[in-house]
Amino acid sequence: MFEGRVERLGTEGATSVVEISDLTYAVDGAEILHNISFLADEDRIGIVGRNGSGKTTLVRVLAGLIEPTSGVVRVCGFDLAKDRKAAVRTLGILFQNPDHQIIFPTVEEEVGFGLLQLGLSKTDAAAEAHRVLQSFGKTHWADVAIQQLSQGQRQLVCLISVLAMKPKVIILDEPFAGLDIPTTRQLGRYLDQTSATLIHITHDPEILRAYQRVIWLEKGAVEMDGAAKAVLTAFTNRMEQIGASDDISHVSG
Ligand SMILES: Nc1ncnc2c1ncn2[C@@H]1O[C@H](COP(=O)(O)OP(=O)(O)OP(=O)(O)O)[C@@H](O)[C@H]1O
Repeated sequence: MFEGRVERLGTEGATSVVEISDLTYAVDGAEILHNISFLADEDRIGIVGRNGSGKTTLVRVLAGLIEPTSGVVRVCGFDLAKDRKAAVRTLGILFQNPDHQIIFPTVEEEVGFGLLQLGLSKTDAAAEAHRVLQSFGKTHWADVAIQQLSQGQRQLVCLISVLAMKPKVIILDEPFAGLDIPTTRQLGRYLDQTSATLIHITHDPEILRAYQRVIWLEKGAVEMDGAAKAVLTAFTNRMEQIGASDDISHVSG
């Protein structure tokens, strides 16, 4: 259904899809991410970690939505915080809450918006949005008011809008949280078909079982990084151990 194979060339020849070197990120002097470094070329990369471990902050830096305090961050060779044109062409994001992402009142306008950002004319964007909806069997959604759709359907509109732009990399920040099992499976099937690199934050290790690599963040640093099976087993064991204690009752300040 989707073309757009990852073209692993940035501005300076062959490079990794993700390059992070000595990344730190601080807010008001408080360091949230500490000295993170890794290269990634796998097509399916998971990110796990406890609440507050820095997962969303890391992918926001990766997407160029916030600038690192120090270090180098590149996606397909581009510094997306500095090169917003490259960001639009290179990377798509799917957040947990579709309502934080959707801007337009109807489905076709929403799908067409990203295509306009890519430089298509109004007419071409509308025609391409229609074609993409057709490829998903959703032409009957074209003029539907997004408010009428369920959360799962709105999340599918966001996914279709991202896939329509044929990004090389898609960041998924808990997009399945709060969705029922059939909706999760359907969205998962669409994602399985894309040739884009997926970088997927989730609290559900099951979703990442078939991934090639998982990075476990703990308190803003990489705790473990490797094959999904090994990392997810160690992560789940640690989470079970912590869950058997009462560490969420502590209140600081
Ligand atoms: N702009 C900010 N100002 C202050 N603190 C921040 C800011 N952004 C993130 N933090 C803090 O950084 C830490 C990491 O937050 P982040 O949202 O990245 O974690 P997370 O792993 O995605 O958490 P969750 O699983 O709960 O979504 C948290 O303690 C959070 O409160």
